[in-house]
Amino acid sequence: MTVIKGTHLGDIHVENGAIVRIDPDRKGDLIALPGLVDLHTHLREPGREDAETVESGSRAAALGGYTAVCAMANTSPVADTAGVVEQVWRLGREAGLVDVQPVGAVTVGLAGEQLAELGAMADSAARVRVFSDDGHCVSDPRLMRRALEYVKAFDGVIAQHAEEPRLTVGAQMNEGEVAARLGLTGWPAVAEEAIIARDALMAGHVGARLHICHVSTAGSVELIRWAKSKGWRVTAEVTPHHLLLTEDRATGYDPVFKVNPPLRTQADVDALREGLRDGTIDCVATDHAPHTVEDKECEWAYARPGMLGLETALAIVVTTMGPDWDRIAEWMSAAPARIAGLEGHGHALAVGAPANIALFDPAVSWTVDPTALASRSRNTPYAGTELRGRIVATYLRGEPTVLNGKATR
Ligand SMILES: NC(=O)N[C@@H](CC(=O)O)C(=O)O
Ligand SMILES: [Zn+2]
Repeated sequence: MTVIKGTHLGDIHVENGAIVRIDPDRKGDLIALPGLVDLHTHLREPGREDAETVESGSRAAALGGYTAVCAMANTSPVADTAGVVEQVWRLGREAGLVDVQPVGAVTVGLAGEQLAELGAMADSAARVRVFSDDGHCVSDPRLMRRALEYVKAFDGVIAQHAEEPRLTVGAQMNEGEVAARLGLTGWPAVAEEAIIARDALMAGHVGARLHICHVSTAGSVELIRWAKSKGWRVTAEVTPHHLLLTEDRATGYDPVFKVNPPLRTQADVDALREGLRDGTIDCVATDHAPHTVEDKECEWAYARPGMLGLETALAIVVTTMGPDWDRIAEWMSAAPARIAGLEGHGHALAVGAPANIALFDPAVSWTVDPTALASRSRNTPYAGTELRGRIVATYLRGEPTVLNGKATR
């Protein structure tokens, strides 16, 4: 029997991996949330273990309050077979810090030419339900339609990185005035919005589930609102960085702010927050994208896009959306667990629920030191920034993975 003390719900009693009693007479100042679930994590193993491994990424996740992460398929080799997804799943079990749920690639080698064996990945030990070519868009509409039809049979979902590639050739940042001033090729909002409109129509036509990765523009929010009003099965995520940062960060040419889709304008940020608030956007996902110093700390044009997210996500969401704990539990745990079909995650903290718990101290301030993060990479956009609120403990099925702000393994 473990007793988790000092939470805003009261003392939480845990036995055999489940909550057996909550004592509401003993309330404290720590916020107890259901273990967070990330729909969009890049763990880089196999292939780029110099940037992140399943173990280092799992540790970063646990320190961020996560108990489950969906590991994206753009590894090397690509996670496009039952063999690779089972390997990632096994590595996650061995690390034992969070449940690692592999995402399967939609197309062989992410090449966008031929469907991968989605059924074999679904039937594998990894039980894949989310498929994505993330990093690349499934841009061929015929292939996208067939993928939607295929996963409908086992209630899978296609998570689309919405980017019409013919509109983003050579793109370096958001298309607009700032890009023009900096002399960088623009990534127009329409490249994202055109794919969302097309795929929403197709998901409606097929009757299958579509999920939109890292929504970044006001127009995308409008399109998703429209798709939902039609009753189509479309869900969407927004990243913490798109809820906070704008394209102005690019003016110093610091590649830590280079990301796909790019940081946009304040009007986009406002629309994304509003979309999350009114339920158009279902959840927050980190798009944790570790890159080595060699790949990131170079000239803007050569730097890989992507930024770290797992260890700072909750603090950024509290800062941008306010301390609305029930809604944060929905956006960062219940909704992503539902979308990914993850059993045992996303449950409200109540008697009988699995003891997947994140304990957050909203009062403590800390300064982000990239070299002190658990991630193997250091490409956080918040280096030197003071954040308010930090995870003090995380429990996976009753076992602590983080205690006193430190990983237990
Ligand atoms: N977001 C990024 O800028 N990069 C991601 C790929 C992706 O999520 O598109 C990566 O794998 O590095
Ligand atoms: Zn992506």
